[in-house]
Amino acid sequence: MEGGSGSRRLSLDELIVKLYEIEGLKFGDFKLKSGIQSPVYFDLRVIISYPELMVQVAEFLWEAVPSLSEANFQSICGVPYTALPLATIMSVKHNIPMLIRRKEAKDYGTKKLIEGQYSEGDVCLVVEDIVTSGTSVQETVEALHTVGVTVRNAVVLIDREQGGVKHLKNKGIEVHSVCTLSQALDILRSAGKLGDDKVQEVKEFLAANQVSPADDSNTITGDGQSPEKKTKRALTFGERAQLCNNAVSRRLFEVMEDKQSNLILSADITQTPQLLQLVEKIGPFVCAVKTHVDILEDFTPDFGTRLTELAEKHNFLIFEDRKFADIGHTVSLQYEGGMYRISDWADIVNAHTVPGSGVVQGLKQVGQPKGGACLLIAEMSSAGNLATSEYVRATVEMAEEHRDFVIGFICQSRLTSDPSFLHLTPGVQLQKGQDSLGQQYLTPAEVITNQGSDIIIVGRGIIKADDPVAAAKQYQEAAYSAYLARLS
Ligand SMILES: O=c1ccn([C@@H]2O[C@H](COP(=O)(O)O)[C@@H](O)[C@H]2O)c(=O)[nH]1
Repeated sequence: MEGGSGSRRLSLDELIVKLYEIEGLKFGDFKLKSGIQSPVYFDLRVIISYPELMVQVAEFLWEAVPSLSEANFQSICGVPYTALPLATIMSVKHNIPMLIRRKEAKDYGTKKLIEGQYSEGDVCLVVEDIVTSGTSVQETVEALHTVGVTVRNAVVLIDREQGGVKHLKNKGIEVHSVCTLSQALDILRSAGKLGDDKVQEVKEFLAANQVSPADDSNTITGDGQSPEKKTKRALTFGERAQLCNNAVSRRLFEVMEDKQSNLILSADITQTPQLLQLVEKIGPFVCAVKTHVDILEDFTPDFGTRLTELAEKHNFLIFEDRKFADIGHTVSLQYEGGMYRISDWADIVNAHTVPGSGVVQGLKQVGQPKGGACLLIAEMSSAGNLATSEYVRATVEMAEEHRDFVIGFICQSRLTSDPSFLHLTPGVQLQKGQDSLGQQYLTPAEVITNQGSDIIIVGRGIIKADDPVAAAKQYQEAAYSAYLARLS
């Protein structure tokens, strides 16, 4: 059988040796992006310089799907970028249409995340070079889902055996691999390319470095049991406080634990006396109070001082929901100065990420020296909002880059397994529903237990209740018991 351009079809052993020889598989001492020191490193991007080999790899991938008729797919999509040419070869050779996932949605024209033709309900085969945690495959699957295309199967050249295949299986995706890393090690040892010591070292590394899937890595393993029987449980707010380097997030987690409250009151009231009276009554039941200072009709410069006194009395934080969304220089002026002097009294502010990271840098310049912190608005609760999965992902990356100042997200569900990031969700009432202007409501249990958020933000559900104090207690109890349910 020909492997392409007239070359002989390689056996699997020959293929692995060839990948080793072109330095697609490297052994040594490598520092990974995560900071972990690894004895093995893959760089399969190099295969684009070996077209005949690339054709051979594509054929191995094609044959890794055991029953193509059962897999029943209408299209093929490679995880960008290394697997793109592999998917292209498979598509051309077997006449299956291809889809391309854009890493960033275009900022002009159709803004499509997925290029190519598809119909809702189509099934697509995802192609990847290596699976470690499964996150890259999952990101492509999610992008395809946003346009109604389903994925049931993925083919990968090498399974690093670090948990990704299991993680994807839990998400309903069957991963077919051409070769596991252990098999590749054995092949290279038999071919005299690796010694027993190196093979042993890599195998030990793999066993000790299992990657937890994003959804449940926010957990710790119980002590005193055999590894197989060890139980995993979610971290408590108190435990997460210990993991925070930022003083504001640490304090918020501590307040949540101490007061048994993961409720934020959205004090959307236009008169200062009424606002302060409400906060005086509801302060004992919340971990923070959120303001929109620019809706106050009678604002005076002592507003911040008076609210801060209540915050100290009732042990809550102040979050000004200013939603900064301008260039760095402008937001620094808006945060520090003007009439409201927000940075003098708010512990937390928030920002849209659409301007790029300059917005965070501008806010950080002002807020960090004063002990302030920032949340990034990743998703909104309003119907028809334009936050695509790419936008959300880029927002999470921005938070990670500025984790000394960014402490979490305004979002509708958990976005990262990093336990030090807080997830705050507005659009919460005791009944699911919608207001007349597109605000959408989920229940505390849906938001905290099912979607994995940490804190509910409630405005009218409390303010407009006949008895706001009783309502606040009800929301506090509902949100905290939803959190406890997540722990068990
Ligand atoms: O996506 C978002 C972001 C912010 N909000 C704010 O939360 C409160 C919600 O008030 P309700 O009365 O509970 O609807 C409000 O201040 C919004 O500006 C949001 O709703 N959605």
